[in-house]
Amino acid sequence: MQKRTRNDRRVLVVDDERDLADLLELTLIKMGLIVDKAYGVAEAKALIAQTAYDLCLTDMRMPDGEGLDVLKAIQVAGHDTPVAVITAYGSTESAVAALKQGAFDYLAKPVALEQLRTLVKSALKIDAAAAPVQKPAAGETALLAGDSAPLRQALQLIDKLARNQAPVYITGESGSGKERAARMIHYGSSRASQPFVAVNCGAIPENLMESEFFGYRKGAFTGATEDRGGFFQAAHGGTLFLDEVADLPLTMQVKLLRAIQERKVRKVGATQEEDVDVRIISATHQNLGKLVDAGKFRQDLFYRLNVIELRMPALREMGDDVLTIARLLLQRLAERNGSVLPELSAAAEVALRQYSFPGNVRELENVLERAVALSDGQQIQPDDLQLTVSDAESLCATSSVALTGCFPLQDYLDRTEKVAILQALEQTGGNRTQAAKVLGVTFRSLRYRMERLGMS
Ligand SMILES: Nc1ncnc2c1ncn2[C@@H]1O[C@H](COP(=O)(O)OP(=O)(O)OP(=O)(O)O)[C@@H](O)[C@H]1O
Repeated sequence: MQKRTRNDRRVLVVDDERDLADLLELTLIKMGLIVDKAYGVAEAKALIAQTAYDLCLTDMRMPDGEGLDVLKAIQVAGHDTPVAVITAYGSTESAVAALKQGAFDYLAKPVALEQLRTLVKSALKIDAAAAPVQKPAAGETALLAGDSAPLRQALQLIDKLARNQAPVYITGESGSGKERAARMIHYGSSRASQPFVAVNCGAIPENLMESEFFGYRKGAFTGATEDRGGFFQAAHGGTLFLDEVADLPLTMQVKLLRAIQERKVRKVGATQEEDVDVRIISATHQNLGKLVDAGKFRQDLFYRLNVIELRMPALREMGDDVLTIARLLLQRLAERNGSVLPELSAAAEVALRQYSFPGNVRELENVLERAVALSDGQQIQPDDLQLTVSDAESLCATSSVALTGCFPLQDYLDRTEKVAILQALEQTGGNRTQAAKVLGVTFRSLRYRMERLGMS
């Protein structure tokens, strides 16, 4: 198979509707691309067997198969081709299914040519070199430190997610690195030269939400003295990170869903809608599934946001990573303060390793900042850390049941988790889907936990 030059990029268009295939071909040729057309899945598969394309645009429903079959054929052939699927108007389910299976992006019919051009440029990174590079602030692209199995698993998924456009839903406790993960996805993606806009949904007053998200026209309300864009316009071409998405009021959830589905927004006071091209990454430390059940979060929006779930592990699940991260943070503190790098005494290391860190890495940052101030400047002792007794420790100390070998804490927590999973599996006759329900976690989460605990 031949390697092509930058000016020699080849796109495969797969559509049984010949008029649409011709229109797509024409648009792509105008963009300087070489186009091959296939009018069905079988024809597409034959072409894929011969050529590694730079991009594939495929219709979802064709008489001899589905767009997902084309996607699969490309994956089986081992090609790295980004695939965008074209879905029927309003058919969110099939778009979501395609994204879950690794499609790069989707276009809804009728295909808006401007949207098509944006997608193609993004997939082929056309203009990326010419675009003014928005330099990330220092530390924004810095890695999440650590080498434990759960963190490595998260990093692998982050790497994968950076290579497509699917909406990502990040879960994890407070301070576990959800925003950091979102930044890594953005700065590793083809959108890296465009803005990353982080919004804390819980911090915006309800009456300002619509104008903050979508902007407003001059005169729309008292004080609107000029036209202004909102978060969507600010993130155009880049990524919009919706932190604490569970805090969005229901009225705003409807508007957000519309904006995501239609890829259009309307400024407050405007009559016209405008196209927006943003990748949505959302996060929350709450259980959104439970909020959906309680009627506090819209099922359809949850479904739209939660295309791929990334779970950030809690620090207490990350074993010795707590020490790696602590050393990194101490180094940063020393650089910031222009002081010598203090080391952790062996006893302080044990104390850090045993503490449960309900506030995760953010809590560790605070603990260390305080410890540096309290220490002699050379070595940090357990007392300098001022760690309070964690729930698990007090359970060990006060339980009437003789809990021998409670520590190390991680082992204790792992054992407890394993017992709960085994009980749920026993109760459901080994049915993992049912067991996940019993445990109140998603099937993915259960599978992940079982893998982490070495339960096959
Ligand atoms: N593995 C890690 N290595 C180094 N720093 C980390 C790691 N995980 C988190 N951090 C740091 O911890 C702090 C908290 O992370 P971040 O803000 O991304 O958490 P969060 O989950 O979004 O928190 P919240 O739920 O409160 O919004 C940040 O300063 C981040 O850089």
